[in-house]
Amino acid sequence: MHKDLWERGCERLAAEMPEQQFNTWIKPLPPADVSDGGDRVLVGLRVPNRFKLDWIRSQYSARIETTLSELAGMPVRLELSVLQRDASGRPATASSSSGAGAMHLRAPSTAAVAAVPVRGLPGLPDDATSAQDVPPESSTAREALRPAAPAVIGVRGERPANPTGTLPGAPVAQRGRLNPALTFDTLVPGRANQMARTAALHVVGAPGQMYNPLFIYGGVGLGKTHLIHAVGNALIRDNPDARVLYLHAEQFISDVVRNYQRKTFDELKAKYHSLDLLLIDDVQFFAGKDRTQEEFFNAFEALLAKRAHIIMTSDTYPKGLVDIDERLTSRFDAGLTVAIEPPELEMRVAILMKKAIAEGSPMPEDVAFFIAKNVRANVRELEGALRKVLAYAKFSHKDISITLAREALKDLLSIQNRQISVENIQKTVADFYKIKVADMYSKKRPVSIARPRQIAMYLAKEMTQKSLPEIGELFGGRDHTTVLHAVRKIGGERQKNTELNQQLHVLEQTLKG
Ligand SMILES: Nc1ncnc2c1ncn2[C@@H]1O[C@H](COP(=O)(O)OP(=O)(O)OP(=O)(O)O)[C@@H](O)[C@H]1O
Repeated sequence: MHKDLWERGCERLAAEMPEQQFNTWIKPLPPADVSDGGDRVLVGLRVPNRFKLDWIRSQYSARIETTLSELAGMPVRLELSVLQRDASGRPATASSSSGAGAMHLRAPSTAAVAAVPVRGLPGLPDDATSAQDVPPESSTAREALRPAAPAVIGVRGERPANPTGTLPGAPVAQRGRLNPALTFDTLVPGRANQMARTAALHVVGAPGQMYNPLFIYGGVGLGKTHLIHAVGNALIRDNPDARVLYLHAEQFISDVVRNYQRKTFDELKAKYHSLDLLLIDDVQFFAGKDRTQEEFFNAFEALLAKRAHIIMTSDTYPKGLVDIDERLTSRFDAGLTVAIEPPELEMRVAILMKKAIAEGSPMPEDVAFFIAKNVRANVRELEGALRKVLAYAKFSHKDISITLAREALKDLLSIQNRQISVENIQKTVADFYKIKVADMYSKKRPVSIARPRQIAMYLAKEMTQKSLPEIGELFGGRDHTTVLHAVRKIGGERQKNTELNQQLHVLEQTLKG
């Protein structure tokens, strides 16, 4: 009677959850097993690996249970387990009720199944093991790609081919174009990068095994490049013979172009297929480049088959990539996909303070808070602001203080303040939540209106110099305590609610223009 419960639940969740979250966490799951549990419905959901299981359990299980219970008209109990795979790497049909204790790590092309415990890594219990995603047989997968049409291959932009200072084309067994400064030690951990960092540490602990490929996505300047360099550096530290290569997607494209012109594809293959770890940045740049995609697919397939690890970064999740062959994007998603989010205030403060110490000029916490509150876009901009403040202090022979930081960042702050008015905030927030601007001043109280209004009040306080009474006045003559309540409520929720944090980030970016 509840046969299509999971399908209906997915439809509802797709409509209610942010698209990105639904597409990343719920959509890829195989259909759930729905059965009658007497006074309740049992819904068994199989999840590809332990990492995803933990995340879905902590973030989404309550929501899924509530949604399904509403649809079923009776209580639903969700049972999560790790998807077992048979010897061919296909999901096994056997019951998965054995749970996490029975997870196995599979060798790539044999029927052998070995349990490999991964110990002492953050984020997972000490006895955790994980199922390995194994690619389908190479020939099948290769056939699935479009035939290799002789394509005109373009190289986009003039992004430095060698951002880390080592010579392009240097033997990869050296430092693999890795920037030694980008390590786990210099990467400040926080909620925003917690999952990605934990997954990356797992790769260092068990390369070629879990979460392969690892796909890390997020906006500009949030630390994706830093994180993958950190993996490469850690791996080389642990195993100096490891063949590790970091490169930006455009460098791969250039390599394909060069080898295409010289007809030296064997060299290309020899270079990439022999690696132990391939770190490739910004794979969205492969868009529309068929030949590059095919070569990358070949390298990808060869590396996974020999249990080398691949870590990719992108500005969006795999299914969100445009003009990249679906067969390739579905392979990108076959290991683990994790997001890096914009850092919250405390993390921005920690980053500033750590980087200031690294520059030999420790920064008082109140100054770090002042800068972090005013520079929110991403870590790269935060670094820019820090550099300005440190340089200003040095040249003016003054101590670092809020007054000095305000002076040093005068231009930046005035641009922000000039652009952002309360009216602008009200309009942007109303557009975003699809309510009328007039509702910002109205006395209406339904939550669909009251909440965007509170969000607009919060942004007005955070992004303009207006006082609480002034803001109250601009929101239909409300009392300043109403504004204060909204500011505290939204500010507090933002710390705990990732979805709200993301929405606020989008609004802030939109308002800053
Ligand atoms: N958590 C962090 N702790 C310390 N530094 C960080 C952190 N996140 C980012 N950074 C620093 O911010 C700068 C930008 O980071 P990075 O280049 O890794 O971003 P990205 O996400 O790869 O951006 P893009 O998509 O533009 O390439 C780098 O200098 C990096 O070291």
